[in-house]
Amino acid sequence: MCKLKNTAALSPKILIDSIENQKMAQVTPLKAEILLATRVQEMVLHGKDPPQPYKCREAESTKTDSPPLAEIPTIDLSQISSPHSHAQAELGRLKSALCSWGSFQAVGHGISSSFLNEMRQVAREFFEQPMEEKARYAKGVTEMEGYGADPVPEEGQPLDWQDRLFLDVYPHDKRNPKFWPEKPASFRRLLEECTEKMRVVIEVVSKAMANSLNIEENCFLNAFGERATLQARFNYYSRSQFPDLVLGIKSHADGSGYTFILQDDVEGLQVLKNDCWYTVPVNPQAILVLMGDQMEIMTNGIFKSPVHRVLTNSERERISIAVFYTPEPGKEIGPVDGLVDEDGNVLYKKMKDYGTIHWDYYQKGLRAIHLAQI
Ligand SMILES: O=C(O)CCC(=O)C(=O)O
Ligand SMILES: [Fe+2]
Repeated sequence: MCKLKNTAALSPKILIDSIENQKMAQVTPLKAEILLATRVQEMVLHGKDPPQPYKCREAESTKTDSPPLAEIPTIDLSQISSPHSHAQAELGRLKSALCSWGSFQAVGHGISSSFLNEMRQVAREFFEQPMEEKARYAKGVTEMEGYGADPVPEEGQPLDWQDRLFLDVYPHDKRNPKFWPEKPASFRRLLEECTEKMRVVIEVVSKAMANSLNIEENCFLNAFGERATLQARFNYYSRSQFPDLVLGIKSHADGSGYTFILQDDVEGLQVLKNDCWYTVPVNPQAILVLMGDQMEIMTNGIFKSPVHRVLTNSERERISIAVFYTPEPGKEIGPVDGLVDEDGNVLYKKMKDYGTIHWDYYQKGLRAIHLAQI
């Protein structure tokens, strides 16, 4: 069965990456700031091996049989919103998925497969453009929004084998048009449309989750607030000749309320469950819905925010689009009414701007959820 050498990610207080890995990263000859000025895609194009800070895994510990597939349930959202008797059964499956995997594959979400394909295609076309074109949207090393790599992490933390474009997409006044690509020509229109479509899905999913817990249907929508944010992250994972040594994204749980992930047809995303990494199967019609820490807090720990990571491979690059749905800035969140039992058992505190705290910890390779636990 699955033997996981590094179980640190299970404990919120412990470093996600092993001590050995950090030691490796500390002997780096080049600072991360300098390394991050060159994109992973460029390194691959020029046949460069990953510099030390990208090597965050121990080859020996990763040479196992191919990891098992995650049996994450597929939930038909169109069944849930229909008046038929299937709805109750589907709600039961939804609850069970979120209590065990913290995630489900949403189908029947109302977004056509052709639109999902267009989104994947435009993401691919963006990254396949010459570096000069993408550099028009480049971010500074400490900034979040824009094209490039995540902000420089804490000294000694590994770097991700990926390039990404990160954009604030909702509310509209949060948008920063200077980071919105003009090429491919359809990029802005598609992202605009995608945002509107995702907002519809958010309403359906948020209500379904509340109904599955027998609590007031709008309670999550209200808890997130009218100015809850949507941020889109286009991930491009280049091929790697050293898939056993690098990670596309290091182990983490999302700081969002919850996250939508559109995968392409290349596997790579893994979730951690019972000490074991499971590969999330690809399903071109499905949108993967993954709980973030803030839904774990709001459900008083009933829904789980799963630790996940992305592997790379030597044969094909991989693309994904993650859309993070996060409570309105400055809004206090905590376990919602109806999920605190009669004895008043509250496991999580009320918190504001958890996302910011989460990010500070993420940059150190730590989880922040323990700060919300009583
Ligand atoms: O690429 C993926 O499938 C997951 C990406 C992810 O975990 C993230 O962007 O937070
Ligand atoms: Fe994530």
